[in-house]
Amino acid sequence: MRPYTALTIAGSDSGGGAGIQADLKTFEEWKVYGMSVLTSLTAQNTTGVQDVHHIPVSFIEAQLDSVEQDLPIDVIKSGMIARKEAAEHIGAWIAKQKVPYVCDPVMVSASGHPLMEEETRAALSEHLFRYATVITPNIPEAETLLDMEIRTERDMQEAARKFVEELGAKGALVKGGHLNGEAVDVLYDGEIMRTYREDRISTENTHGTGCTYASAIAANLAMGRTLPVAVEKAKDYITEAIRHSFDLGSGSGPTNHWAHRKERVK
Ligand SMILES: Nc1ncnc2c1ncn2[C@@H]1O[C@H](COP(=O)(O)OP(=O)(O)O)[C@@H](O)[C@H]1O
Ligand SMILES: Cc1ncc(COP(=O)(O)OP(=O)(O)O)c(N)n1
Repeated sequence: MRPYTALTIAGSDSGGGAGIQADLKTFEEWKVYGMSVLTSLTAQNTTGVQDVHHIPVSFIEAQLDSVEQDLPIDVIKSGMIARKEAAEHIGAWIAKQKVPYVCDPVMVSASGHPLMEEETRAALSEHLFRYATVITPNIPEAETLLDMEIRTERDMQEAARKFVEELGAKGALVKGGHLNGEAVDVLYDGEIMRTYREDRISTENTHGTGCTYASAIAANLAMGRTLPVAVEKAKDYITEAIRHSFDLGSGSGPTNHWAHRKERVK
């Protein structure tokens, strides 16, 4: 029997909390076989990003080809794609795959380091969003991409609708982690507006939440779940991962991928 599989196309976080490392840890927890194509390497830890090295586009393509030629892909998830040329080539490759695609438009690390070049932003809609089953912007990303201010749940709904109706994504999950009050996310799938709501957890240790959440959605889509159900399961997973996050390093510590296990590691 073959396992469900997921491919992440993203950057590496040497500190292990975000990027490819968070994605593969998440796939593993959902018992989905993970594969990875690296777009950039970051020298990063819980305090911030110290350096970045971009992988040449020809080598990103070589990795995509290696996976495609030999392995089955049930779902694709993308994270950090810094350069416009990389976005163009990755988008053209994703267009051929005909599997669900979760696009996390990573722009800036929580520590404030840019993870995407400015000219890439405009290319996202044309080269990536149009193939996405769902895109997962946080509030600052949604504000930048749509050039609008988002302060309320109603603003989040308007943003989600614009991503689908104006920027061509099939679905949009606008994440409310950066607002105050409850941790509310809004999903629009082109038909129904849904809200996912949890109590806000008081912690500084939220490094990698966006990557982990998007990967959990991807893992659930790989298993054949519908988008609303995949988001519901992933929301539960990320909430527990934040509730039991690790106080590691001197900055914002990482989420805890084992938190949902019954035999929780003490
Ligand atoms: N302190 C918190 N307590 C509970 N949930 C949170 C908290 N911070 C973020 N979340 C949730 O984590 C997920 C990631 O959200 P967000 O922080 O907005 O994205 P990103 O990590 O991409 O900046 C969302 O479901 C959000 O509601
Ligand atoms: C290599 C790499 N990719 C993505 C991120 C951003 O991670 P995210 O989970 O969206 O948020 P923060 O951890 O930055 O809060 C990253 N830092 N590095």
